[in-house]
Amino acid sequence: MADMTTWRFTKGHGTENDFVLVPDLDARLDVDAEMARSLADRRAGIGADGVIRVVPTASATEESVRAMAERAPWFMDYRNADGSVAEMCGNGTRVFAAYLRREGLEGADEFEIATRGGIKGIRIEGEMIATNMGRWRFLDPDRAAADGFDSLVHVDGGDEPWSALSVDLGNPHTVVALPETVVLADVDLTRAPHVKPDPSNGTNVELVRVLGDAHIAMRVHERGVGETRSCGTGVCAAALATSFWAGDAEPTRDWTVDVPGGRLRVRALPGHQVELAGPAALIADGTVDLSAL
Ligand SMILES: N[C@@H](CCC[C@H](N)C(=O)O)C(=O)O
Repeated sequence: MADMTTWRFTKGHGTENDFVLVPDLDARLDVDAEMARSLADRRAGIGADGVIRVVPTASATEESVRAMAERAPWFMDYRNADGSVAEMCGNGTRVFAAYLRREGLEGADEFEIATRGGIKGIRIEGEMIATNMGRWRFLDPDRAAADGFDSLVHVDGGDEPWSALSVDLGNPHTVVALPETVVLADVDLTRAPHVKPDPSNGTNVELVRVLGDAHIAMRVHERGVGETRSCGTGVCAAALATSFWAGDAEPTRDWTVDVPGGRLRVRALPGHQVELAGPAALIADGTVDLSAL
């Protein structure tokens, strides 16, 4: 670390959901919305779907995060590419865990990390990194039970809105069961789909196609980013919604979810919790001149 303008960074991805990790082990850096936007910019910055500051949990500004410090010494301070703060990022947790291990900040195969969405358990399984994402819920369980759906999603160029189900994974998701007549690859996700009722804090939208037994394909439009090649919380939401529509409200087997950037595994855990597992890669290390952003 030369000075306050030259800063180390690492670039990583989980099934091509990519992140700039900014180590701030002494809690000296304020990665605000503007800095996150600049770092994530794919032309004038390093380029990423999200920015992750690696900081001691005890140094977090939010009291609710500092309260996790005893169990989870490292805090994943996450922002989307547009600078907005998100409660959780599933692939981010797995890439963050890979970084903590590589840097020797965590040594065991199992440890816990702090996120704005609470403490998350990490388990390293060879090449796979699994995150216990914690408890999940349908936003409107009564409507889910009655109709299977609670909202409508309309995409650019779409003839009619599609039925969808809202799932909370710490952050908000709206999962669409794609009609048989629609080709997943052909849907235009250039712009954010319109969701009704309008979610007050925005939402991530997942489009799902069933491929086989406990096997789906998914595309996602992420809140604060745009279409990405993977979204870990979205993959969990998609598997949970599809399992529910298939009559298995608490999934009893592993689900395989194919996204444009690869393949992830979703497993139900006791206590209405869900686990996400897949690869995570750290692909480059460098320094960035923060004053030039
Ligand atoms: N890519 C992430 C989700 C990141 C946050 C999301 N865009 C939001 O605003 O909720 C994942 O892997 O879960």
